[in-house]
Amino acid sequence: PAEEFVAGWISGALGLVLGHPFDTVKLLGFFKGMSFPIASIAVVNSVLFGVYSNALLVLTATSHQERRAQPPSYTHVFIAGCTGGFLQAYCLAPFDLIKVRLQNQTEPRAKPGSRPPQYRGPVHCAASIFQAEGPRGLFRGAWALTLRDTPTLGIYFVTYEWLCRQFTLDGQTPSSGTVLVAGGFAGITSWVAATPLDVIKSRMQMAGLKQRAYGGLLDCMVSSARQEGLGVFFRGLTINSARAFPVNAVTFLSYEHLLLSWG
Ligand SMILES: C[N+](C)(C)CCCC[C@H](N)C(=O)O
Repeated sequence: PAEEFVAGWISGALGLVLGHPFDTVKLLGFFKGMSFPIASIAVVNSVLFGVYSNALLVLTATSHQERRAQPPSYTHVFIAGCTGGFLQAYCLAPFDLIKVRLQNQTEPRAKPGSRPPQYRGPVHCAASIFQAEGPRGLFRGAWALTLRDTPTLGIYFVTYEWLCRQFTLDGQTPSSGTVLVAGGFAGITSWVAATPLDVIKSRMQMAGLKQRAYGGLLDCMVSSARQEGLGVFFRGLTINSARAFPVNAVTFLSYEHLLLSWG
């Protein structure tokens, strides 16, 4: 069951190409070059889908191909999704940190005479963080990221499965249209649930650079809410949802098609 890892790899990269413009708008900066995010999301998506599918194999003793005839319970789907989410969060953490640091340093318009950017690119950013803080520095905010992704990726796969089953006759393979819509809404649902912790995660990743340092996740939540009100937890919700639909529609469509074509 290695093909799920490969299919996850390719489908994650395809989804990302669509999401890139949204990601750039999100923080009002230019995130130049797509090779870094593509390479990283491919690895991370491969871990997510590979672990998810293999966790289901362990839980239900059915392979991907057998699951249309013998659909797993939603509890098993949720547990497998959380397991995939938990493990992918650790792979994602350093890449996500670098992405957030690079996006935040980019001014919408460079003013003449302004200081040159601190990080020259993803590799330089990773090296600088490593030099200044050691390997643990690359995992800044990883705990918040894990809390964000573990339950919300359980929700992601449950939503996907549930929607597929609503529009598909028992035992049949869902149509491409169904997969697109189910994938798109799975992305939206999980991003809506993930947005509050996404805000906190990004702040913790920026801490130690230009924003204040926080005493921990709870401190970051409480002080953000005190200073900016509860609305702070919904910052980016619209753009996250707009991005989530195309990205995850394409991710699921290519994932299902790749596995189908490999038999
Ligand atoms: C769990 N969380 C909502 C954060 C992400 C879920 C979808 C993952 C996908 N690679 C994407 O970027 O949309």
